[in-house]
Amino acid sequence: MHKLLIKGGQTLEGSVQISGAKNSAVALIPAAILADSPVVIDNLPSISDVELLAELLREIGGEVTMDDQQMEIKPENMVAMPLPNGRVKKLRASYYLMGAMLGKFKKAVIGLPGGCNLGPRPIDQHIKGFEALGARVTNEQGAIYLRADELQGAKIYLDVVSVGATINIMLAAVRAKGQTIIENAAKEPEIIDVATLLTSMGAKIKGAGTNVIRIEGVNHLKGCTHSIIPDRIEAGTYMIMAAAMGQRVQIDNVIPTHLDSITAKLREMGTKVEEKDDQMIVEGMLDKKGVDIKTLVYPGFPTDLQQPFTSLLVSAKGTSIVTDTIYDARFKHVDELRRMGANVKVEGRSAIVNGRSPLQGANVRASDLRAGAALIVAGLMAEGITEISGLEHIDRGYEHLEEKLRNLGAIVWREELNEEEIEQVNQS
Ligand SMILES: CC(=O)N[C@H]1[C@@H](OP(=O)(O)OP(=O)(O)OC[C@H]2O[C@@H](n3ccc(=O)[nH]c3=O)[C@H](O)[C@@H]2O)O[C@H](CO)[C@@H](O)[C@@H]1O
Ligand SMILES: C=C(OP(=O)(O)O)C(=O)O
Repeated sequence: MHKLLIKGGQTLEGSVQISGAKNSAVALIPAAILADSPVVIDNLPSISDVELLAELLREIGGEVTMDDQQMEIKPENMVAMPLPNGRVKKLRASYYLMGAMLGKFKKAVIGLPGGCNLGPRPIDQHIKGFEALGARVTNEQGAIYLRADELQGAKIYLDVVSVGATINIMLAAVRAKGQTIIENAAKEPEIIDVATLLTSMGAKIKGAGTNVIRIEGVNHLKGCTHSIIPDRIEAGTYMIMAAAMGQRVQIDNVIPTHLDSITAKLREMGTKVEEKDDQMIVEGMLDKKGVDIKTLVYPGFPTDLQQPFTSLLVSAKGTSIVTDTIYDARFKHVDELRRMGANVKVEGRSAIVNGRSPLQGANVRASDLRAGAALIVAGLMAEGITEISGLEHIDRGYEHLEEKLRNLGAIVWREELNEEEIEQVNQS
């Protein structure tokens, strides 16, 4: 087990290359199950969620090879092996094995997913979708059993706008008979990315990226090559770091329109943000103004950037109110920020940030992936050394983190936890 150490107060300057999107990658890899010949995925981020999914595909008989940023998945020998325990519990996106295996084999047994603990994260809308397509779904001892004689297209209205349910239903519906219509679908760019891969495989999908998706089922899907879109959450995280500590930071390999909500908020704070074709240039400044943030489904402000943005607001003038409308318990970073000297309190679904309290380095723990990002932003701003444990969360979503930060001028390194620290982690 490791911890991340940051010596705060260094200005950031230079450029950083954004990796492929985690939330696309983790859906595209299971989607390859649906093909009957090899799928090649490019621009894949080297993160632990990707490694776990590669292992899960191997468990069901897939041949998976990785070379740098490219993964080749040979699905020919895959079988509907039950996966009730083990790796499926370590990430959220293992739920995509349900849709993909149901589509391909008409049956699946998949343990309930893990992922960031952000309060309740039900999958009732996924199940409602599978049932509408004709599957019988039961929950037995923490695993979801799905079985269908055949899948039949249906009209499905999602009660909650859900990224996972939209993609999962798409994965099953591409192999259903007839037409499926998903209404009140999520519109995130990652959904378009998955629809693009499925279309290259031979699926017939219209409307991905809008709130009504129409899918015409097909009998067979073939292999293809696909390159993943840039990770807008990783890009947004570096934009936030640049706003906090940057002189001039160029963020390469981005789709600027995916970042509109973050750009708008940074500009509202007084930060200079310049957009180029596939680059953002952010110039940090000392005199930042506090702003209010409300997370919403895309194209609104992403909940996945709420936590790091809260850290940035600690350095801004005045009071800022951060409201998370997607998750009611995504504030575990706040206690840790307070340890570092931040004046932040949580009231219901909002964090109230009274800005401009100086931060001091401290020993803090990342309770989830973006809490980790929040603590890194705070560590960069703080005086002295910040030690962050819980790196297993951060490694789920940030490729080559220390290397990228060091290239920008940050002083950051990883150290092994000592026995006493391991004991503390085990007790927490
Ligand atoms: C692997 C992945 O892509 N993870 C992302 C995905 O998670 P995930 O797909 O889990 O998030 P959803 O979009 O499904 O969740 C949105 C909201 O809907 C609720 N809900 C969802 C499904 C359901 O069946 N019932 C239900 O009530 C959730 O509790 C949450 O309050 O989108 C989230 C919202 O942008 C992001 O924070 C995650 O990074
Ligand atoms: C919540 C997140 O991930 P997951 O859904 O995979 O837990 C995230 O990426 O911020």
